[in-house]
Amino acid sequence: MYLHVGIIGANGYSGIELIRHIQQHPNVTLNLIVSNSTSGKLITELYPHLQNIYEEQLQTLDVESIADQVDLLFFATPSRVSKDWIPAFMEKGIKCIDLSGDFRLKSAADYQKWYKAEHTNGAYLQEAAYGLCEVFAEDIAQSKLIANPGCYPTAALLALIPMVEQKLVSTNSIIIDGKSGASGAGRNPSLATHFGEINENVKAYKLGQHQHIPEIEQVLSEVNGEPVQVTFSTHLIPMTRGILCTIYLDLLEEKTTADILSVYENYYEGAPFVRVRPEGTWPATKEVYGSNFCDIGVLVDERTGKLTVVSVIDNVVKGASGQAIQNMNLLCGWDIQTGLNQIPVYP
Ligand SMILES: NC(=O)C1=CN([C@@H]2O[C@H](COP(=O)(O)OP(=O)(O)OC[C@H]3O[C@@H](n4cnc5c(N)ncnc54)[C@H](OP(=O)(O)O)[C@@H]3O)[C@@H](O)[C@H]2O)C=CC1
Ligand SMILES: CC(=O)N[C@@H](CCC(=O)OP(=O)(O)O)C(=O)O
Repeated sequence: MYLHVGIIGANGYSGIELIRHIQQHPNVTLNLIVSNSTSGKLITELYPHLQNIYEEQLQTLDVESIADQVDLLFFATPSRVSKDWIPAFMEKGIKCIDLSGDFRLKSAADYQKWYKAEHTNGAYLQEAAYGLCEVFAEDIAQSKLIANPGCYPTAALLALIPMVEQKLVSTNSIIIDGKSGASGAGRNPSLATHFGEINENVKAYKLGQHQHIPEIEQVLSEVNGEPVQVTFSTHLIPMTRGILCTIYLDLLEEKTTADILSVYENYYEGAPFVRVRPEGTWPATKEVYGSNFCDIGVLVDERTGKLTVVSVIDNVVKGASGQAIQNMNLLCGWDIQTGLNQIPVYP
């Protein structure tokens, strides 16, 4: 199979990362790039690093003209945009992978509560497969609409699911401490990500209100079979890319670090993008920079009985565009590593 694809929101951070990945994918041609405010411009006017590599003009978002040119669309638009466009493309037989939060939650009421907007296409919420590739591969392979997970949920869920699915930890005391670099907030300038605000600073934000709380709880409840709630705190730190989640859990039975590591190793056997660290070592964001890896380290503190799990991803790769490519690979029956073999950039 060979695909012709397009990117809506191509001039944002995850859009530009999609271009980088699609250019390295042997089975895909990027036929079309779309922007809201910069249509008509060449992508190289906005991103000179693409000179001689990909120099196309940004188009406007028009269903009729786009549908004829592509088999699959990536939506790399802010939340509250794709919900109004994806149904029209799907009716024309175009498969869609949405990087935003618009199709991740199953309940329109939850969407309204956490995203502060009405979901006028609620029926599609049921149709969408949740694109956490290592866990829901079968659903993804059969779906025409994939809701790519949020960046924090990718890091948190890959770290939590082996424990929560196998009921090894208490599900009413889960604490996730997440830290993100500024690219997680997108390319649009804002006071929160202004150099003077972010440099030499670390700050908590959206405590108790983050839109990823219901997404994490929905998936954990599904794999556990009982409702699960989490305490989830987000922090902005002075770096460009990367997310690190430190997760605190109460074990239901006495276990050693070696016991827990073997659970993770078994769960992720055959999952090339999840690397479980040897005992006594914990991952750092730089070790996955520019790559589709999620690295996980664990510690059972025999003194307190607490389990700490640390996970890291590159937010724009495994947390967004890389995982979107992995989802496309699953959807098309290709090897999931196709186009995703980048070694992390170090230092
Ligand atoms: N950055 C990250 O690490 C991650 C991002 N995501 C999600 O991916 C999506 C994109 O994020 P990111 O790349 O960071 O965002 P950016 O702000 O960098 O880019 C957003 C893009 O969407 C376009 N756009 C905005 N409004 C519209 C509209 N009404 N119609 C069509 N296009 C529109 C913008 O075009 P223009 O500039 O021309 O207006 C721009 O190309 C978001 O939903 C985000 O939450 C998910 C995981 C991680
Ligand atoms: C640093 C920073 O601001 N990060 C963003 C991540 C948003 C994102 O990418 O996720 P959605 O697709 O679910 O909106 C935030 O915390 O809201």
